[in-house]
Amino acid sequence: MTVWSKLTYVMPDSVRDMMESYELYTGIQNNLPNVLAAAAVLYAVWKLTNFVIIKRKLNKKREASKIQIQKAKAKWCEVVDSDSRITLEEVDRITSMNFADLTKSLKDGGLKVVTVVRAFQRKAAIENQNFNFICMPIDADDVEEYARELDAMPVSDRGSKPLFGIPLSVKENEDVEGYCATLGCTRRLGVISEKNSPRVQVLKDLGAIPFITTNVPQGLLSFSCANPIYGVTTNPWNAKREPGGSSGGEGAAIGSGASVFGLGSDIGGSIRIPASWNGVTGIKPTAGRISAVGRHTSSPGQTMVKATAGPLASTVDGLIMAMRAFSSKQMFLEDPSIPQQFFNEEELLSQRPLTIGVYYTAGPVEVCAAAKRAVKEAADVLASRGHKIVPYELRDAELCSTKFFPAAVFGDGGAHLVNLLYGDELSHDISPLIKLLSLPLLLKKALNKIISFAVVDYAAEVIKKNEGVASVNDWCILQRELQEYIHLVISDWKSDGIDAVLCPPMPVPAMPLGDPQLAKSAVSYCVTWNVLNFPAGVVPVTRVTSADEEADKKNFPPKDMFHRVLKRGLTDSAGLPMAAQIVTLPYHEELCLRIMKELESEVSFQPLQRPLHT
Ligand SMILES: CCCCCCCCCCCCCCCCCC(=O)NCCO
Repeated sequence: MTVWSKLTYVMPDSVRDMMESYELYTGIQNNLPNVLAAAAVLYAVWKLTNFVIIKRKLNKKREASKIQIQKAKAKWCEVVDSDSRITLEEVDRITSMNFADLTKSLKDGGLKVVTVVRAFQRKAAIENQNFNFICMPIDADDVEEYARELDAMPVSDRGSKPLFGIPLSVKENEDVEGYCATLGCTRRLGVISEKNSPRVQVLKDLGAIPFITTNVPQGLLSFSCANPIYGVTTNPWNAKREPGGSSGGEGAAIGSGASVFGLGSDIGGSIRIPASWNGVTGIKPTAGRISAVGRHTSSPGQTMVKATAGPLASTVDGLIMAMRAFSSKQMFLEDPSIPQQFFNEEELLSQRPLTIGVYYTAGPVEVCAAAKRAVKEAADVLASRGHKIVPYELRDAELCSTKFFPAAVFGDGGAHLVNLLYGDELSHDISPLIKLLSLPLLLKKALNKIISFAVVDYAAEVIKKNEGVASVNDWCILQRELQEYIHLVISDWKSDGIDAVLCPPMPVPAMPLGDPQLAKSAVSYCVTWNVLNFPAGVVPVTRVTSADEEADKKNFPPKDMFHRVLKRGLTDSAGLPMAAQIVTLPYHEELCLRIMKELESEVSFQPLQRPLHT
């Protein structure tokens, strides 16, 4: 039976009769291959035309918005930078204060809120010209109004606002009333947030003043920081380097001194990578402890490996303040769907000596000399404070990054991300991924077969996950395996008496611009703790030295194409900041912060100084 006769067999009689009466039946039957080819061509032409129309529409929309955005930013920069009410000396003095001193001076009235806010606005306006971390400045009049309202508050009442007058930068994927959360995607331009996310609202209620939104990579699934709407953000320690991502705008804003306190999010290192690469602190909390309402991601609905919001700050004090705010009565009122776990002050202040497991490398990704030295220095500091440092080996370390993470994040075969970016201009770092995810399943399968011969095993294993999970049953099996794995790791910690783990957050310092897309495997040291859902924070410890660079020239193994990219980026890296990562059991952020604070107080890391007044 031919295909055509099968078709006619299932056709309703009336249709068959009609076709026969027009002599189509025999015509089509005789020319079936040509008819099928013509249908395929028609379908392709229709798809292509549709794509071109959508692309044109999106281009028009983006270009129009870009002009508006640039105009608004230029006006804001001009106004704040020509503000004669604050001198550059004052800007330098205020923006270089540490978080604790700044908070204290604001609360006791030593510094006026309007002065502090103007200082950070002016610093941000100037540094943004160098590193392009701002998406949108928050309306200067609104900021001034809230600052004045706070200044009018009697000093004796300010205790109810722990973040009294602290300027807050906000990653662009958070809802801020009246602004867009585009994630760098044109389709989301013009979608104005109707209210603040619970996190922004609570921080604001507690006295913080949102003053800028900050840049992200397109779609958030990258540790570069570029998109076709807001452009490329660079690293303030070296503008030829990446600031990390996806909270890269936060990293660059805080790293350059234009902000001291910011809000980011993390599903695979997006808080910890920019914090490490810009010499600032950051913590990825346990997903589920912090409200997820009003925060946008590239895989909404995917709950196997969850993204979470979290803070970045110039020092650990800022992170503590943020975590207190996120575990406060106000927060539980804003979002009653999160568990009421109040901030555990006792755990933060405890002096109990701890057992801290340490590792320098895990899985197939090698670590550079400075990254190992940062962890070693951190271990020595913590040992000198009376903690017991023991070697730690994470069981089946590569499972997290080669299996669970990509399988979860691409469980839908990338469908959401592909739809979000359909017809959009793609930024360089996400383009290959989107093109791969857009292929029909059969083609993906064929290509993955070829790739498995062409690239190293662990990468092929990751790339294969672009197919998505085959069935609900497979998804459930994966979820079950992950739950078992998490519980095995927790029992290892318990039986070895481990309170925390110390390890590198990234194998290398800030990479040259454009390199992350060629070495995505670098995220494996962060991804592990997203998959396990353990809180993890980073503290800057040291800077790359020329001795580190020399050592890597000799010893860093260029064992495959990814390692060759990592290695080439180590040239001229001297001076860049290096951090250590601290991890604790789920829902023990307070213990993580305690260790981070101890570490911070002992290391001699100096934040970047970029005085404006010369
Ligand atoms: C042992 C080799 C492992 C390789 C693992 C790599 C997985 C590749 C998957 C694609 C790359 C994803 C980069 C993630 C960057 C950070 C994303 C993030 O946290 N976004 C925040 C969302 O709120």
